Amino acid sequence: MTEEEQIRRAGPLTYRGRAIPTTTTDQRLLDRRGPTDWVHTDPWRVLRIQSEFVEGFGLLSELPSAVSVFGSARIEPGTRYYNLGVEVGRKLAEAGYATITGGGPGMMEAANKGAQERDGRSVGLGIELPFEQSLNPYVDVGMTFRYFFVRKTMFVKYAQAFVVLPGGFGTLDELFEAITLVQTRKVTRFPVVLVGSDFWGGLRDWIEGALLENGLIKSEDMDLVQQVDDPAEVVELIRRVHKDLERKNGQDS
Ligand SMILES: C/C(=C\CNc1ncnc2c1ncn2[C@@H]1O[C@H](COP(=O)(O)O)[C@@H](O)[C@H]1O)CO
Repeated sequence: MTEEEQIRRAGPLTYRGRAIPTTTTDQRLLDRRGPTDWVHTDPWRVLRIQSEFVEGFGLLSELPSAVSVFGSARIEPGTRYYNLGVEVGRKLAEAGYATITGGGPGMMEAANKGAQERDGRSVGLGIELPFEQSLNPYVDVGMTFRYFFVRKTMFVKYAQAFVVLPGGFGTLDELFEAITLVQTRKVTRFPVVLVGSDFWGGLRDWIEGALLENGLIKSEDMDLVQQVDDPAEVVELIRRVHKDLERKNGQDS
């Protein structure tokens, strides 16, 4: 066979004669390191972001009905609020819901603990932080994310409701993002339940006094968030809101 008659196929590619590369694709992949700056560029980050979505969807897509539970990373075990978080996790598990938390310490740990104690699915979606931190020991199914926004997508996509326990800036961020998504109709309405009126009452009053009174929100926006004290009420409320929404959607269609 002459050189011109020779053919090499490489995956979907065909080379003939002098165009045939002198090395194989595998050789070029495995032999060379080359410059490394591209790992710090946005196109490469896009692939990493994509892989987080793929892993997250893969991990969570077959999860049963779930509730995302948010709350402080700083509450210590044995405190009143920690015990409240444990009880919420228990009640969700008893009602058949998986509990999804941020996988960290404090209220996240409490809710995962309660879920695990009642044989519920206990899920932790951790976040890479500047300091070393592993998922809390009560997480049965977990993933640690590099990107906050990818992780937030998972909290919303795989939960039928948000439960918000006492917390700081992180918790407020998660609460207000949820309300904004519903208010702007970027997601189908879902229940958002604040637990602990001693903690949340002041914020509700402020929202009413400052936001509603100044016309910065509409009166119906006040209904986007519900408030309870007893963990047993959390599940009842989630079911009631879902029923109301189903009825309303039925009327609209
Ligand atoms: C500060 C400490 C740990 C931080 N670790 C966290 N791990 C996972 N998720 C976290 C962490 N910190 C914040 N979050 C997310 O925000 C919410 C809690 O924030 P807050 O400011 O404490 O209210 C929580 O729902 C997480 O999703 C101490 O060791």
